Amino acid sequence: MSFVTVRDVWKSYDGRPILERVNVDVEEGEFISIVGASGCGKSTFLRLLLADELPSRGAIRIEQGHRAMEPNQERGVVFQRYSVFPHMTVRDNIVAAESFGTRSGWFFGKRLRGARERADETLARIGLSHVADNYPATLSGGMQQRLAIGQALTAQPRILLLDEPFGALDPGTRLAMHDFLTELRARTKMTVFMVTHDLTEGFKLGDRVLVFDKPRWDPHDPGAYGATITYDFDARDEGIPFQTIKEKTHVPVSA
Ligand SMILES: Nc1ncnc2c1ncn2[C@@H]1O[C@H](COP(=O)(O)OP(=O)(O)OP(=O)(O)O)[C@@H](O)[C@H]1O
Repeated sequence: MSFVTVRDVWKSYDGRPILERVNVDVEEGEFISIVGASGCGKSTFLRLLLADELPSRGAIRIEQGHRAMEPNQERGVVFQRYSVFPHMTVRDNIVAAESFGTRSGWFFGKRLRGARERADETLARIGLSHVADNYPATLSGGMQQRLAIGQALTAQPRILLLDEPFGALDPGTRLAMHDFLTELRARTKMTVFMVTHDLTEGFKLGDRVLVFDKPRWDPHDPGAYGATITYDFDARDEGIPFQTIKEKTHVPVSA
């Protein structure tokens, strides 16, 4: 059985289907890029993986265990809108990401000094050394986003969920963050799900690229049906599709 199994998952809001019949198996350590039209439910799928919300139908299981029912520290997340601790300095934000996974929740003495040194190495990698003692409110949006990515990668969760993590960054910084993420992945067995609007980025970083789309489409009622995974590309083989899951069909108005 796979590390993450998604079985016949549906999600509706106020009776409107957003996702329908989503099925996928993911092995530990795989990097899954997710692409699809705006509003088709990609972020919703990430929230279901995080167990921030529960499916309306179907189940998501992590490591043959129980259904994913609530968020826990095994699952780290970087969403589009950065979420750093405003009352902590930039360096302490990184230290916090490492220490929150421990029993005491915060480091003291020698461990704190060690964690600060590691935090400074991370800040150098993400280009934030010069603002280590500043508070997040003094940083630009792109810098806050880099800090949030640095935090998530420092915590080294088993499953990392990234929702357009590099969208706010300039092209040079984006490439530097790609390298940082790729190196970290090589060192850990992190399983990554990343939503992106950039296909090149999806194929460059991902082992697989999942496409979300609506296989059933009613032109008179675009919200009548939900989206599902319509393609599952093997990005390790230069993007040759190995699986076409659903053909798109136009549903007659009377159906
Ligand atoms: N809590 C909610 N309550 C009601 N509707 C919601 C809720 N969350 C999401 N939706 C709706 O579900 C649909 C899918 O949203 P979602 O953010 O998952 O799409 P997306 O593919 O990530 O979009 P984008 O690429 O623009 O970020 C949207 O129509 C959105 O309005």
